[in-house]
Amino acid sequence: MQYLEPAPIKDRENPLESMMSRFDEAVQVLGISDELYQILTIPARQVIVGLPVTMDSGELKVFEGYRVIHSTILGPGKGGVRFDQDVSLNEVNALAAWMTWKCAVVDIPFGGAKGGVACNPRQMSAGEMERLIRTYTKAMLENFGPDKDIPAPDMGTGAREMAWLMDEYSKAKGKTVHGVVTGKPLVLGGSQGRVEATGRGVMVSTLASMAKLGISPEKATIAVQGFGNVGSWAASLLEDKGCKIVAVSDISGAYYNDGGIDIKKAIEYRDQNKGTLEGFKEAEKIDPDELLLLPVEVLIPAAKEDVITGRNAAQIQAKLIVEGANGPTSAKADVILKDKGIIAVPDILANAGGVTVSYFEWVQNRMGYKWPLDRIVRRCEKAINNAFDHVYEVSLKYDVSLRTAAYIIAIDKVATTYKYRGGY
Ligand SMILES: NC(=O)C1=CN([C@@H]2O[C@H](COP(=O)(O)OP(=O)(O)OC[C@H]3O[C@@H](n4cnc5c(N)ncnc54)[C@H](OP(=O)(O)O)[C@@H]3O)[C@@H](O)[C@H]2O)C=CC1
Ligand SMILES: O=C(O)CCC(=O)C(=O)O
Repeated sequence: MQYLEPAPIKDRENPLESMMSRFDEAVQVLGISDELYQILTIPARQVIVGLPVTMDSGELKVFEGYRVIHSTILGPGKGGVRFDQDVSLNEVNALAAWMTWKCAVVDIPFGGAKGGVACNPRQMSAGEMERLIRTYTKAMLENFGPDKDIPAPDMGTGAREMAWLMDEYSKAKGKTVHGVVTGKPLVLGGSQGRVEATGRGVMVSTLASMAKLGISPEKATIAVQGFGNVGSWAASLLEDKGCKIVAVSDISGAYYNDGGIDIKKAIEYRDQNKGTLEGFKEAEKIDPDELLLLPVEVLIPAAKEDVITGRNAAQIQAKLIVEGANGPTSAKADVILKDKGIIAVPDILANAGGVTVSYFEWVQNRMGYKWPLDRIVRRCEKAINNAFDHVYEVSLKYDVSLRTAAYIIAIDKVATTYKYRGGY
């Protein structure tokens, strides 16, 4: 088998264009007013800030940070904060719009937002990360707020960063404000089940779509790209359901074992090895691009955007792609996958478990009350299953892909809300 060279970052298909072409496709089926089209095409707010941080070396470095609120028609802005070297305004714009569609698909009362800082967390100490997220929070004080815009973790950030963000915001407001951020540690008002929630949603969507294709979990082989929060939890929960995870990857490379990788062991190894799978001996190291092309039942991209593109889509052998990451499949790739009969469960459905439990966290913060884990798990799984069934029905009704169906549902919800709110 011949494998392609990885696409250089500059050649990536543009995530914003990919998002817009899906939006346009759904709008053609649904039809919306020109005024709403314009409102949804231009983000409601785009904030760009310079973030001066003293590094451990004593040198001052200025990072560029962003927060984009795509829409608040459905409610306050909601979405994660990404720390990654490839972060750009273009990327954050696409990610913020995806949040609008995602919240609408799972029917939670939030609009879409996303933030990011162009930095490399792998090369930063805990102290540098803390200074950076605190500086970012200070720069965003007027944007954030439990009724305005509620951040959460994304690539390169987690509960630790959300704790610093909440603390910095609370100090500035002179009181503890739990509801300004979700994905916090439990002791700071975080929710049971949030850490694994996105992976849980991926697991539920994978099982639901496998059932439609007549694939039983015990017969399924799965490859997972990305072994961070989303990828490792999705793999672990699917392993618990009897699936065989044959390949996983992180930035250090891809690891393959056709007899199945013991995911709990891989997680333990990563956690004891400074967060990386480098040197993991229970599987053979393969070319990272090869992971995407393996002959598996299910492929779960759970790292970043545009990894399945016009360059490699024709060689994908999986029957099903379940998008743990946001925007892993480009619009060009969609066309090729459709011709090959490969089903893609779109990001705005498959990875919506995270924002669903973030919503539960925000509700608990407002109530000043804590829900037990079993209640969160039951409600999260129900929300994703209901959303999956709805998307599936709409895809049959209009004879469109699951992705277009999900956009149709989302845009329809925003359009109906807009019709009642009016006033623009
Ligand atoms: N966290 C959440 O709740 C949600 C996240 N998402 C989306 O899921 C995706 C992953 O997020 P999350 O798991 O939180 O992020 P993490 O930072 O926890 O993990 C990212 C993982 O991807 C790996 N990775 C990065 N680049 C590559 C690459 N080029 N090839 C292979 N692996 C790579 C990282 O490797 P390494 O650790 O070695 O750097 C890491 O294992 C993102 O698209 C995010 O937007 C969507 C919904 C919610
Ligand atoms: O939990 C949240 O609020 C948002 C998570 C997120 O950024 C995403 O779903 O892409």
